[in-house]
Amino acid sequence: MSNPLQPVLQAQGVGKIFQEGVLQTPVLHDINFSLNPGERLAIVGASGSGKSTLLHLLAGLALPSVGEVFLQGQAFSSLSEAQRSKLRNQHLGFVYQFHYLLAELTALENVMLPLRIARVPAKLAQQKAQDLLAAVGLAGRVAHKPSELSGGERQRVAIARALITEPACILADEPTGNLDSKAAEQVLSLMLNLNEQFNTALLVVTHDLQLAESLGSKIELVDGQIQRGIDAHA
Ligand SMILES: Nc1ncnc2c1ncn2[C@@H]1O[C@H](COP(=O)(O)OP(=O)(O)OP(=O)(O)O)[C@@H](O)[C@H]1O
Repeated sequence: MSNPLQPVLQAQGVGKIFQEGVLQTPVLHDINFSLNPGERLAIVGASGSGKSTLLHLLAGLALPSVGEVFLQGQAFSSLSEAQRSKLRNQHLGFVYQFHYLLAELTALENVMLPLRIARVPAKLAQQKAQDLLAAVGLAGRVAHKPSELSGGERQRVAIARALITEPACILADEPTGNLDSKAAEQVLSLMLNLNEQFNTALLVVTHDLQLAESLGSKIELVDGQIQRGIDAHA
């Protein structure tokens, strides 16, 4: 659930310098943007431009060297690691290039898992998982294991799993990177539909400029800095 007056995710003056011994590697510099409830944003950039590092910071998996990341108005740096992880689990859903579904579980069980971990009663979790699998067009595949699904279907299960906790925002890292063009198109249009249906903000890191364009808003990272363009969000 989100407060309509507050950005879901906000980066303020974010910089990251990796330090190994005396060696300093500056990777991100003065990143500023915010993502409001239900908004969509692509982050594009060449290999090594800092996209994955930024995604880590936005998820609170690491802290910036300077600046601050806010999730639902809370500054990650003000929280303990356990509190950061609780905040992340509450408000963010993740979709990766590889689906990370558990091979021995059915589609339904995979989608239910985040709720079972959160100790939601099985019956309720099952109902929600069934509804979400129907919403991603897989009502007829609930009993299939990942090996019995196509690449596109597996990614749709992963999207359903990311949505089951009703996150305010989905962070997706090359969500169509492993798919052929037809499956990639289906997964993209599904994500756009779900973004509208559930008002879930959507932030996608990608190399794919066509995918980025279809999100309607993008920022480009060049050597760790936001390249300001006409549709820059910052
Ligand atoms: N732990 C680390 N220590 C030192 N340098 C790092 C570390 N992690 C990343 N880097 C450097 O930071 C830069 C940005 O890396 P990052 O993985 O964020 O790029 P990216 O845009 O996601 O690239 P790709 O598209 O290839 O995944 C790279 O030059 C990388 O070598």
